[in-house]
Amino acid sequence: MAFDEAAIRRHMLVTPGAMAAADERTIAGGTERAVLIRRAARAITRVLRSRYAKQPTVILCGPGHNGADGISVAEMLIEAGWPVEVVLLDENQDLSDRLGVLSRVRPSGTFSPRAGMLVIDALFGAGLSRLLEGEALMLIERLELSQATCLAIDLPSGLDGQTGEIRGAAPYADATVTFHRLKPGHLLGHGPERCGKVFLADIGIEAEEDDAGALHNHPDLWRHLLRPSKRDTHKYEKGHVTALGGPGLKGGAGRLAARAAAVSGAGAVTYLTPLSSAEFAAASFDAVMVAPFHGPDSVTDLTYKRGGACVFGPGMGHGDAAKEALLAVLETEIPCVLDADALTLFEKKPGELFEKLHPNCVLTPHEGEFSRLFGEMEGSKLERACKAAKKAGAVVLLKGSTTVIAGDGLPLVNSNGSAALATAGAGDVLAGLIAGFLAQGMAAAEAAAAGAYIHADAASGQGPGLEAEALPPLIASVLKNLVAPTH
Ligand SMILES: NC(=O)C1=CN([C@@H]2O[C@H](COP(=O)(O)OP(=O)(O)OC[C@H]3O[C@@H](n4cnc5c(N)ncnc54)[C@H](O)[C@@H]3O)[C@@H](O)[C@H]2O)[C@@H](O)CC1
Ligand SMILES: [K+]
Repeated sequence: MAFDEAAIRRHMLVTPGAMAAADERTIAGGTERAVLIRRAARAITRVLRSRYAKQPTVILCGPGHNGADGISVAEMLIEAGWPVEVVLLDENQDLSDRLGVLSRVRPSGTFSPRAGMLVIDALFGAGLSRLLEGEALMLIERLELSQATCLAIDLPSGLDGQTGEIRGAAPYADATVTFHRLKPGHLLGHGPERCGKVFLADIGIEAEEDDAGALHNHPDLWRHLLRPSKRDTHKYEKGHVTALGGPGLKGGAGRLAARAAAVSGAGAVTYLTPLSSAEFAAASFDAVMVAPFHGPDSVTDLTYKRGGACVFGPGMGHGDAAKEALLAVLETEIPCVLDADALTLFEKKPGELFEKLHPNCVLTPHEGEFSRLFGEMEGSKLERACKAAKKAGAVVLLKGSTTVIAGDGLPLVNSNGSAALATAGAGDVLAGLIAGFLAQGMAAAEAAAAGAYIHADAASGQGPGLEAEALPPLIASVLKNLVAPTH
């Protein structure tokens, strides 16, 4: 049960270095660079003319091929009668064969972006290799602080295509046109806020699986794993989830996880909770079964009998019995999701947890839980999640508006999150949903990827009033659409 091979090619994220290599491979295969540049320019011009009215337009052109794209766009717009001016970073650039563009070149000092002006940012793309400084910094800072509308070619200049970090300055583009495949920097760090709407243009680069630095999470990758395999089945065959809840007032979190597991497609869910809270829990559930939690045996007996998967953490508390139960279940290697208290329980001794984790575990920390468990790490969110997964020997799903999922295969970046999900209990729902997919037999990275996307899709368009308890029915309807025969 793995990601769909064809979808991997379509949804891979390509680092700037791999993109440069793919360009060169295509050129070596017989497509001239000038042809690629013209295709890129045509794609940019198409987006531009469908998105903006004719208006004063300044094209900032850098010294590399990103700048060459800009010059080619300038030629096309001039031909279409647009009021275009061109600013060259390298003023000695030879434009003797492009007299039409040469006549529009203006000194960089005159660049004064303002509202009502369109600026095409073609200073640097995939080839950005250091901090902006001098004239380049001056141009981009002016653009960053202005009200001009910016269309970026490939990446907003100054945005690192690998990490999404800003190297000195970067404009807030209204839109970005990139080629072949998205780069990690479009989705990570400052990428989403600086790129605006991202358009992807096919310029005839052949995709090779080795080019992938990561995958952009998409249902095409895992939708086939959601379909029930046969009509004649029964509830336990469809997977059982054991959710461990905690005592007293924190019970809501575990109940949310259990409810999410119940709508995941798993056949049955049992919510284990200390006897003092069991009656209340039983009164608040119908389909989810409730059983008393007395200690590790309550969980291991149930998982031995029912198999499936477990979710630990939401509202579980830091009690010794819960910790012992978690460690005992990890010993059995049954698939598990560890969230919230199941992670913070080990922040003083993370090694104790890492020793017991296995590849069927999914850890779902937010940034705070992540740094408490893994310490401060250097690098982009993608790099940090990958390092953490290696350290833990498990799948790590690092939550945020962009979520990263890392295991021992290609990491995934999930970008359909929205502010609506920044609400109490949303993480508990995600943990339960992933456990539900694990119980149905999905591998850990696939379950985490499906969970992250479906959870975010359920919340999209819901606005600031979304409460976590509203998510399970929304998840059920996202799932219904995903498995509909039209796909
Ligand atoms: N390689 C190709 O054949 C194609 C490239 N394309 C375009 O070309 C871009 C990549 O081209 P390049 O690899 O030439 O890279 P760029 O054009 O992004 O930048 C490289 C140039 O900028 C300089 N540079 C890098 N960082 C700098 C900094 N901070 N300050 C000052 N100068 C800096 C480098 O020394 C080099 O001269 C893509 O983003 C895309 O827009 C497309 O036209 C498709 C074809
Ligand atoms: K650019």
